[in-house]
Amino acid sequence: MFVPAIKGQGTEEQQKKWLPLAYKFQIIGCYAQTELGHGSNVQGLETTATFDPMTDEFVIHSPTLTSSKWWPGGLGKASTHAVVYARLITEGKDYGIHGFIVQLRSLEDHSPLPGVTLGDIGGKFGSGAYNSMDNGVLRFDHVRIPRDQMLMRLSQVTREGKYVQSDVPKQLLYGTMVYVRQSIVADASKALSRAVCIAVRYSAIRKQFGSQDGGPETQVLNYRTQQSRLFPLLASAYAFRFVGDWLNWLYTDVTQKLEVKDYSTLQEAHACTAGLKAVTTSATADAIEECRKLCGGHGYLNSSGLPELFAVYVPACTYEGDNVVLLLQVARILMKTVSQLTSGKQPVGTMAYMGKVQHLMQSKCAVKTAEDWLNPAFIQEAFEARALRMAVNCAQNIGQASNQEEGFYERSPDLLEAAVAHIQLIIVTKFIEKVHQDIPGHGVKEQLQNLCNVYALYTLHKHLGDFLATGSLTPKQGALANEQLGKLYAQVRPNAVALVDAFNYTDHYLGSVLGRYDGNVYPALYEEAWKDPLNETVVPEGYHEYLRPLLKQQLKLSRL
Ligand SMILES: CCCCCCCCCCCCCCC/C=C/C(=O)SCCNC(=O)CCNC(=O)[C@H](O)C(C)(C)COP(=O)(O)OP(=O)(O)OC[C@H]1O[C@@H](n2cnc3c(N)ncnc32)[C@H](O)[C@@H]1OP(=O)(O)O
Ligand SMILES: Cc1cc2nc3c(=O)[nH]c(=O)nc-3n(C[C@H](O)[C@H](O)[C@H](O)COP(=O)(O)OP(=O)(O)OC[C@H]3O[C@@H](n4cnc5c(N)ncnc54)[C@H](O)[C@@H]3O)c2cc1C
Repeated sequence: MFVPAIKGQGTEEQQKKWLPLAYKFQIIGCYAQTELGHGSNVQGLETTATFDPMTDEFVIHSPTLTSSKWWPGGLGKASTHAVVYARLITEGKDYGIHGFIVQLRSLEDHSPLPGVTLGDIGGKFGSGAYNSMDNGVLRFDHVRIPRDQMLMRLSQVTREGKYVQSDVPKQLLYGTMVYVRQSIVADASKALSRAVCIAVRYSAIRKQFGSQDGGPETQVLNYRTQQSRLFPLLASAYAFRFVGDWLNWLYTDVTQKLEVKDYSTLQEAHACTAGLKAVTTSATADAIEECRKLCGGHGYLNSSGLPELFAVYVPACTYEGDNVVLLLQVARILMKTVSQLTSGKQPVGTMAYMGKVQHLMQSKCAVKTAEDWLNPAFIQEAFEARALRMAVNCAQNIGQASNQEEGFYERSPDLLEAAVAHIQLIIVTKFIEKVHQDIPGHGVKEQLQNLCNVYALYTLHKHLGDFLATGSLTPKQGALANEQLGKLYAQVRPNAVALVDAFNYTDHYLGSVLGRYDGNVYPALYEEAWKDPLNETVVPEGYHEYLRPLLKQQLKLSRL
């Protein structure tokens, strides 16, 4: 994040100076924004950067305990430099949060520079690999940096100390976070596909109950409950991959537009990166835990690969923006869009469907049979109607409040659900668009169409309350969707293993005895057990000190 921050907020000159050093690992940088007292509320950060015209320097200082930088990855032990976000103060005025390049450690002996106190913040969730990341704490005691180490692409301070705001939206300060959020969506698909690959392969080899007259027991993958829990996760892995590809395109397109000072899609980029990051990471974190449960007791072994994957993955719901905070950002944009509908301003991009407000507010879903739910047009319209009606309902309720802001906070739980509905519509839309493309490979398109319908109808079934409450569906149509879902699971079943093999993960990368490509699980589980250090001695340490005296004492007592 150190590099994209300099690329996005540094001048050409600053990029020329600092990026080669970072690329060649002549310096190691981190992104020091979050503080002990503030993470979500960036504008509440307390670290100060006060311009001293006498020396043409900024004085970086941590005025309070809560202003200590806290969490930045790489900060504790590895980084020599940081992009530090601090309140810019010049001529006695506070101009809010800006980025500054600050050296933290000597390039000679890695010792902290004068005025810099830093270290690691301690162990994190479980024994997961994230403990290999030195998330750190950092305090400044009046550390001086040259004025040219303020990142000056978006705004400047002159030699005399005058603050100059460039003619660019101040939200570009948040550009690094937008960049990482879009990459996190692709990572959600990777993490989810790893978990699903393990769970599908293991479910194919695990047999439990169901043997007739001594025959083989039933593969758990054949149980409808296993399929109804597992196949939506398989479909989600593909859904998040395709929407992540599209989001990367959107981000690239917005970045190119920014180069020519076209800021027209900045809001769309913010809403989509924030919303998709929130929805895909929440779903993926829950799904990895579900995959553990789908593997029964063996899923709880570290050798299954699932506990580690879960421990490393779950902070994705928090870092790069707490998911609720990000969804409320989406909700704000939805409310703004709804308020503009009466002005005749046509919504664009992923909000364009809201322009069909007249139709969508009164449309009646035309589904009459379970098979009708295989028609993408019916799915698309149902999801559009649900999302729009939830947004309009929120706007109407907020409108009844005496104060817009008060109304927004009062209705924020409903707004959260409306934001999720909007983002799920985007995911469904992009999946439908993907399967409409020419897709190489015999039968591949049909399989992806099945998964697209599984993702859409499962999401509809899970959120049926929204569809019924908004009148977007009737209970009968909801029941038909569920009926079709069951038929789809039967179609996915024969290809389930092939659909996870398609992720093409090596056994090494998967790191799971349950997810081995050869399915040879039991010998692998048994062999793995003996690697446990506890098994280095047949008689456990502590027997003579603790167990033996206890056993002997009990034996004596029993003879009395
Ligand atoms: C084992 C396998 C698993 C693999 C998984 C792991 C893979 C790893 C890869 C990924 C790397 C992950 C590494 C983790 C590193 C983590 C780093 C961090 O966490 S960095 C810190 C992140 N912090 C945040 O995200 C803070 C969140 N808070 C905010 O962004 C802001 O405070 C806020 C947006 C919530 C509020 O900002 P504020 O200035 O108060 O603005 P307003 O809400 O008043 O909005 C004003 C206006 O601005 C618009 N806006 C806001 N943000 C943006 C933006 N980013 N872009 C464009 N526009 C923005 C907003 O819509 C408003 O617009 P308006 O028109 O005025 O209504
Ligand atoms: C593993 C990890 C790595 C990280 N790496 C970095 C890094 O490299 N650099 C960096 O700068 N930071 C980093 N962070 C910090 C991270 O960005 C913040 O923790 C994150 O942005 C959440 O902010 P917070 O901790 O202040 O949460 P809070 O906002 O305090 O969240 C607490 C609760 O308050 C709720 N809440 C907050 N505001 C509102 C609101 N307006 N309305 C409703 N509910 C609200 C939240 O939903 C949540 O339930 C990292 C964090 C983690 C866990």
